[in-house]
Amino acid sequence: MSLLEVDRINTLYGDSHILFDVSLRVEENEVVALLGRNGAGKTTTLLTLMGVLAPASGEIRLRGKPIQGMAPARIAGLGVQLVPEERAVFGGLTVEENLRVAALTAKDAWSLDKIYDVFPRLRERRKSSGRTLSGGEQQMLSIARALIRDARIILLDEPFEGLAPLIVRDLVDVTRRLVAEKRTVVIVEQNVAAALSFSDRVYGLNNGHVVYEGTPADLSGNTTLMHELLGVHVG
Ligand SMILES: Nc1ncnc2c1ncn2[C@@H]1O[C@H](COP(=O)(O)OP(=O)(O)OP(=O)(O)O)[C@@H](O)[C@H]1O
Repeated sequence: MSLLEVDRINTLYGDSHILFDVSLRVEENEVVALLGRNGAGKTTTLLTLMGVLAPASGEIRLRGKPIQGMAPARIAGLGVQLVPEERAVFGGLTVEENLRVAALTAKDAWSLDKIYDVFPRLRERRKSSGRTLSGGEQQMLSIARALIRDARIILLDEPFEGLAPLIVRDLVDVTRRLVAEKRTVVIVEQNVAAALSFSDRVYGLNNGHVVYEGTPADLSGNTTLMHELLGVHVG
């Protein structure tokens, strides 16, 4: 049994059929990347995992128990947290206040000290308001808000978007620290090279279908697939 099993889910927006029999599995402490061109259905997959969208059919199992159709708060209570593309940070609150608010309703919240040990940069910035943070720091805070709730599975939607290469490197380090803290990560990312650099396994989505499952090494070596699936030119 895998930690998370997605079994032939179909998700629709009204009449628009977006995900077609999508199946995935995620093992404990793995980093799994979902890659694909714009509109492939990556965000829709994360929203379905989080319960924001209910699949019309198919099953999602967490530790073997079905969770599809549950409300997002209930799924969050089972240890799944979504870090959305738009970064979940309150601009008017300080870093510390942002973290405290996130911890409020958690069953087993981490202490601030423990979070700051994982994110030293946030300790330095703890008195700064969310809106004064750089994009990379906001992303860190957004991830830290998931971790302080003791999330076991963290769903990252395009965490590197709009960030400079050096900042992306810092965030790759942050993701590695999540793995060191025994977390499981599902990441959607357009920055294929960065995503492949720390993923254990990769799924490729195209027009709502899973068209690839494999390792980063296999995918990197497959220039045709990289181009067709991701629009990435290699070599
Ligand atoms: N609220 C919505 N209502 C109707 N259709 C939607 C809605 N949100 C997304 N879609 C459509 O669903 C499809 C998949 O979108 P999704 O956001 O999951 O793609 P993605 O792979 O995450 O791409 P991107 O990188 O552009 O976010 C697209 O065709 C998109 O237009």
